Amino acid sequence: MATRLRRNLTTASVAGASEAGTSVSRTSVSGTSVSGTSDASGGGTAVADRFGDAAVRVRGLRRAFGDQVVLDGLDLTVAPGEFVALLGRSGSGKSTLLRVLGGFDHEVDGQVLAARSRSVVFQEARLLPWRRLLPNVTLGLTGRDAGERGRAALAEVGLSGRERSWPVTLSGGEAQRVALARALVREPELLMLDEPFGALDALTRIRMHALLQRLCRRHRPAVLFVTHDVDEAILLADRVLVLTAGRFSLDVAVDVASPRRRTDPAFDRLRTLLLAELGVDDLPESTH
Ligand SMILES: Nc1ncnc2c1ncn2[C@@H]1O[C@H](COP(=O)(O)OP(=O)(O)OP(=O)(O)O)[C@@H](O)[C@H]1O
Repeated sequence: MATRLRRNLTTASVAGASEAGTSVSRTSVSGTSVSGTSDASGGGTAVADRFGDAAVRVRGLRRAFGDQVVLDGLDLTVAPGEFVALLGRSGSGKSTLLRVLGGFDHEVDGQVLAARSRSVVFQEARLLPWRRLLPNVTLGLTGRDAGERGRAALAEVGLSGRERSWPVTLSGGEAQRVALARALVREPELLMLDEPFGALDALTRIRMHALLQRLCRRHRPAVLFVTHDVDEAILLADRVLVLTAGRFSLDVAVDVASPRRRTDPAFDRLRTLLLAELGVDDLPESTH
């Protein structure tokens, strides 16, 4: 049975506040690997390095675009190695949150602390078409063993022997495998995935789920996984959050026996709870 957890965390200071230990440190971000860009630093940022025991620690995060408040005093803590799925209606601010945590959006108020090393995987693999697979994976890596690490990462995602292939020769699923290899070769403490399997067919998706689970067991990053697919969230995550009106309206531990099966009554109960929270429980059965 899924346990419903509602956290009552104290909202910390806003950016620029002077209270020791809680204000946002405006350091630059480095170590974020996104679509072949190994360094996301630049300008001031509201993302500071890892704080305490958490891979992510956010308090009172607010992000508005003009009059539209997208994130409205949001709190979030993610433990090292924890796999957290983020659900929310379209436009609820899931990608905005990942952009802030990745260090790509600095126009925020609140306390935002994230692991120093973090990688992001998007729905599109975003490989550099003029580079072969190995240099795509090792882009930005330093050290004499970069090539070796890149080859090992490609082997881990089942693409051994494809090091010299060009991105254009890959299927969608293979390209996402390379994106995962590129993200994990840096051994990030925090791995963020924004609908990474959203463009893949159902069978490829199932294989990617198994691959991601294997990779996470081996590397143990904290994971923030954005998806629209409730079943995917329940299959993969330790915990599922629903973003509604700028905050998490539901924070629920996934207590479904492994291997998780959609036919398990506990799976079904959690699906019902999440669909209700997303406001889609009144749709006909066939649309679920
Ligand atoms: N750079 C921007 N300028 C203006 N508005 C923006 C910008 N980025 C995001 N928004 C708005 O913020 C809201 C949240 O967008 P976001 O992409 O984070 O939602 P989402 O939950 O990821 O949506 P989806 O599930 O459809 O991908 C949307 O209304 C969007 O139009």
